[in-house]
Amino acid sequence: MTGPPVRNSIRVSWQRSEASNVDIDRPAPTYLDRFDRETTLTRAAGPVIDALASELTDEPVCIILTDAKGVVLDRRGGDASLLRRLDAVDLAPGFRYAESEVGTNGIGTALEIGGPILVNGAEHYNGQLRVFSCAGALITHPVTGGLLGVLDITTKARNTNSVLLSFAKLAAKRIQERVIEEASALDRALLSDYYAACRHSGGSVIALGDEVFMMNTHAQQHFDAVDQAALIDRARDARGGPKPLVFLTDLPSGTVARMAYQPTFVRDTLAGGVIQIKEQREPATARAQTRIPSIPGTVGTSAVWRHVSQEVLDACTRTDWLVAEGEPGVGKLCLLRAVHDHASSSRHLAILDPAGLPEPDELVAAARAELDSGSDLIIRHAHLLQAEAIDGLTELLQIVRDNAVTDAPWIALTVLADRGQDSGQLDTQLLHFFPRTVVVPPLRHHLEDIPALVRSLLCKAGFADLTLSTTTVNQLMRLAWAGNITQLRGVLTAIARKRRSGVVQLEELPPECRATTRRHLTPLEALERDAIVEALSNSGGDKAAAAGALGMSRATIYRKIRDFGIVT
Ligand SMILES: Nc1ncnc2c1ncn2[C@@H]1O[C@H](COP(=O)(O)OP(=O)(O)OP(=O)(O)O)[C@@H](O)[C@H]1O
Repeated sequence: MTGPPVRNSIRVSWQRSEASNVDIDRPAPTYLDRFDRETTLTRAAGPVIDALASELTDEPVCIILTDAKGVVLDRRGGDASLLRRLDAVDLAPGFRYAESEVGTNGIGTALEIGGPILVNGAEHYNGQLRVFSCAGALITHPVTGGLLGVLDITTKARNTNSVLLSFAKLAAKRIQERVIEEASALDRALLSDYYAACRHSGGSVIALGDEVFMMNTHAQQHFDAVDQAALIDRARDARGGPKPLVFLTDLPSGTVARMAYQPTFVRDTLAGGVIQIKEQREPATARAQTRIPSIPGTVGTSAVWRHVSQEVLDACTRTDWLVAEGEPGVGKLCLLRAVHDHASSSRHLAILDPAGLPEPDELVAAARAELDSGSDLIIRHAHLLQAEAIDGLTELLQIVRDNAVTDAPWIALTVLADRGQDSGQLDTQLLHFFPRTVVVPPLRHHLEDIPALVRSLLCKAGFADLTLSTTTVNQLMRLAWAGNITQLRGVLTAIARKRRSGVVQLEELPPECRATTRRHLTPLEALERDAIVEALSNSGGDKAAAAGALGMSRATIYRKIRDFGIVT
């Protein structure tokens, strides 16, 4: 028995699905627990899909919004039975419905062919999706033409209707109209800040919005293409931050750029940010001083690390009270302590931590006792201070500041860069006593220090006879290190638990270091990645054998190796 002829576009899509090794029985879309929910697209689409959803409540029709990669951002409408079925195939927020992951479908195939498509029941590649019909229409930026996402209307296959596609196209068009209304207000604000910065600085300026990127002629002429790429990379890192920020960047040419980021807001909506770039030039004498490889007790010869060390050293030498801000594990305490030992070794340094002294009275009393006895003081993790402790310390610091004429103590705090919404009292009350803040850079901004850090951390941990092969160190220098130097120390400890001397090879790295994906993995994904790396190690890199050991199809293991960026 032969069925109706298959449309050409569908047949070609099946071939693509097959070439991508899509599982024909069970859709296995990747889940991303972190994706941008506040974008031009979501802001513009919100009211449009709200209005449609209110008309479709309890109807067997669902409206699905995805980003340009097919990751479901929102799902509305639909009756209980349809929603249950969609959940069963993971057609839900956070899952990526790309054609290469789940085969022919209204979302992924529309993205693949670059146009609208209605995929009816049996036209789906994957068996479990054949109960649905999906109409996907692309949403593009009306000005830039860039792809923003897909508006998909899904229903059960038996309810399919060619009107679904017109409906999806109409909704996509309405979203595009709203994009332009919204974008023009945000982009106008960003453009105006960008022009103001260009006029004011007379130097290099970059502006980044959701859809907009601008770099002035000065930057284009002043930096070569490789340095420009590094500047754009760092600018992207800063984009999205709600607060102004100044940071230093090592450029591949050896230049150090000082980047000052200023966010642009339209009411409460962040339109993007403008970054003014200056080459960091220091007088020859200052440069000579910073040529010291690093402050004893810390490791790091990159320009970024030397600069931050120098800033802390300047503050400590002048007894300027200081805040060291940064991500977890970047070495804030290590740097403050080492600089203090280096600059004023005669004074005792007390270190207090609200995590170890949970009672606010206790912490304030301990701080008072230390300062009374003539010690300098670091309060680490100051973002954890409770309201009463902040009040007590405010009072104490006021007294110390008013009374200390000579021999004033040096006081420093360490705080998390991203300390959330609750840090108002800390920022307005306590930080006010600290005239200087230095940002201790994340490890991914000075990866070149990794070889020296590895040697130092291994020696400190008592494993001076253990070294890492060049390939292994190179692999460590390709990772994102969300947990920074603390994470690196943890990795080295894990290695040293298995071998205490000799040369560590790439295969001996823990699974988390064998994958180069920069996206954040869910705990389940991390377990899966580790299991695959383990199975590959056990099978000597034989993917088919590893797939067999894990009870996984070969197609799935290939896809997962690619997706997790596992180095085989
Ligand atoms: N430059 C460095 N050289 C050598 N070791 C370092 C360096 N920076 C950090 N470390 C080591 O890394 C670990 C984390 O450093 P530290 O505790 O100073 O980080 P932190 O930023 O204060 O962390 P958190 O805020 O998470 O408490 C420590 O074991 C420290 O000795």
